[in-house]
Amino acid sequence: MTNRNVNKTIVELAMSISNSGALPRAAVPGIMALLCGVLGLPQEKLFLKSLEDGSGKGGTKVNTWIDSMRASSPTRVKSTQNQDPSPWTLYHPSALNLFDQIVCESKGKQIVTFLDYDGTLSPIVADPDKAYMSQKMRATLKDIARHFPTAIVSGRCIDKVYSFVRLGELYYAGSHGMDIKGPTNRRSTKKGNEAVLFQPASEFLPMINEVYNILVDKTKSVPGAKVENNKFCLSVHFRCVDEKSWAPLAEQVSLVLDRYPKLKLTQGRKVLEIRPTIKWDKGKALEFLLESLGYGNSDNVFPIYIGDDRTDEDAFKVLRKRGQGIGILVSKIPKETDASYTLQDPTEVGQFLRHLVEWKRTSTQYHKL
Ligand SMILES: O=P(O)(O)OC[C@H]1O[C@H](O[C@H]2O[C@H](CO)[C@@H](O)[C@H](O)[C@H]2O)[C@H](O)[C@@H](O)[C@@H]1O
Repeated sequence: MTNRNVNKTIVELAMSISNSGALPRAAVPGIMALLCGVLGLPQEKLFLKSLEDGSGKGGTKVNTWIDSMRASSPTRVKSTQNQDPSPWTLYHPSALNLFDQIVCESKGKQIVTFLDYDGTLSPIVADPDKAYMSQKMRATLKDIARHFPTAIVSGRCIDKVYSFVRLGELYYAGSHGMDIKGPTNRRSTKKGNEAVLFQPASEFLPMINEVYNILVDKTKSVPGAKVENNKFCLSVHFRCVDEKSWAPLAEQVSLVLDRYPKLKLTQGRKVLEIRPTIKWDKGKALEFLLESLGYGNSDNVFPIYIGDDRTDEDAFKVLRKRGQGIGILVSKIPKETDASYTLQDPTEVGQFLRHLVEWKRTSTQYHKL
């Protein structure tokens, strides 16, 4: 029997334990992780994914999106909070609990921090225009940027994410990395476009605007639906739409996209994202920024990437492949991920970043003595 087949049996076993009512469905990934651990097997991501988003059940593309959006709904998140910690956390331990181990790994290397915005630096809220970051988080970011090169990597357009963060000393990779700018408050940099580093999808701008107008028109009859223009990509928000209307809304978006083969759909937290089919994502943006900072081929760098979304997985994968630094997933629930560590929510992200600042201050003082 191959590992894959054994893994399949494990999934079925875990599902039947759950279906028997002995354990809740939320415990299934935990049971799988436990069985894999006992048998000394790697956890097969494919099956974790199939449990999480329903893609293993042979449903249509639209059904898969809808199932996945349901799985990440806040009510389900709450219902798993009071249960015992699952063995999932053994594979993806808390970055706060293992802080000493992380900084020890980084010893002698330049830490570079990459931070997603929504769900990482600011809590998820119903209105995307009101996803404000706390003053405490802003102060923390200011401190972090004083000690380490720091980039915000977001699905939002740069202008929007900048309006929330308001720190000129950071790098910004907006539109899922398709719009990269350097710090604007360097003495050598004048105001405006001088700081633009890379825009690999600029030729798609007219098409994105065209599709934005069509989607705004097609979705205006769906109460709660919102289309956000993120410059090189678009977001169609489902969060405030009645669940009964999710399928027709997703179908509508899919129909529009059928006419634009150069655009593709990806999925975030209660959002469908439309972007160019070019091979560029947050992982490529991370590599581009490391290169720009002079760490393209360096062994002396320790990137730390923190994010909560599926789109952040591209960056986690890059770090795994490079064998450098660490990925930290922000999540309260078990998810398929290439990140090594976890933090529960933006509050814990803030704590982790403040620990980093404190550790850096203390170790610098120690070296001065
Ligand atoms: O890469 P990110 O910075 O995480 O951006 C991803 C999307 O984030 C925003 O949507 C999400 O947050 C909203 C505010 O909390 C929430 O209402 C929405 O349901 C989430 O999906 C943003 O509005 C999108 O444009 C980004 O693509």
